[in-house]
Amino acid sequence: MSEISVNFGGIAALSDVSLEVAPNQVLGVIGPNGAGKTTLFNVACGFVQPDTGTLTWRDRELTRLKPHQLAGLGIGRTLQGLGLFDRMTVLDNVVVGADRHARAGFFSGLLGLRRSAREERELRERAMAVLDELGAADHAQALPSSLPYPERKRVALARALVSEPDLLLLDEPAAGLSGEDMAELGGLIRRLSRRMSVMLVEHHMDLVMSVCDHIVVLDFGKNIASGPPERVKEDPAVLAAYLGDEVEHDRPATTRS
Ligand SMILES: Nc1ncnc2c1ncn2[C@@H]1O[C@H](COP(=O)(O)OP(=O)(O)OP(=O)(O)O)[C@@H](O)[C@H]1O
Repeated sequence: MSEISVNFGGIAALSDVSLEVAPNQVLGVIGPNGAGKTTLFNVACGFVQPDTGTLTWRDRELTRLKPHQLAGLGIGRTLQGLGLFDRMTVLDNVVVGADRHARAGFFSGLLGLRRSAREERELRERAMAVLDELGAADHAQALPSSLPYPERKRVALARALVSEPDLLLLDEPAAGLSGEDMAELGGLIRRLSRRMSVMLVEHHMDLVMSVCDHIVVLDFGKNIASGPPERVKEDPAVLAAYLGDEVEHDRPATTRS
């Protein structure tokens, strides 16, 4: 994304932010509350249209893309509100992820056609394989609502992965996870990066520092630092931004935005 700016009324949620996700790279986007992380994620997903700037993926301009077009371009994403269908089994929820891909043209032969029994079987096998990879195969026939939150998160991730994206966008993947689940998630993200690029927007510094190859730090909508974790961690501008955040948290009834 290049020189992206987003304004909400008088608030500059993002100002001239540029970033690039390299192949097989894990890119982390961090920043204090109100820094613009969610807005950036929403721009990447097509939920928010930037006022200025361009978004490209593999030489295709995506700036005006609609969220449902992502999958067809090889981009998968998970959202904080997991968006699972409660009346469908876990397996069917994951199959729906592949279905979106199919409709978006990846399996162009299937466009407008009903799937054959063989295609249906292959799709379900693929969905099972992804659930298995994420350690959630035992829940395939369960309804998502019957599962604890960390398990539902795995299902949402499986749904994003079933179409084998080239780029995976993760919005606060560690939110609500225990330390153990988070460590497991870190290992999984590293494994996934062998076959795709990953961009994660995340509050949990430990996770970001341990899994990311490259980090972009936002503050008040601006990119104040970027680089490998060890460099960003020591960056005076980053330390000052987070220190300011803590000071503001200590003050009751005061927000940054
Ligand atoms: N829909 C909106 N309408 C008006 N202002 C908004 C909207 N969304 C975000 N903002 C403002 O834009 C700025 C950036 O918000 P954003 O949610 O992107 O930050 P964030 O880094 O994700 O914050 P947090 O860590 O608290 O989730 C904030 O000042 C926020 O109040």
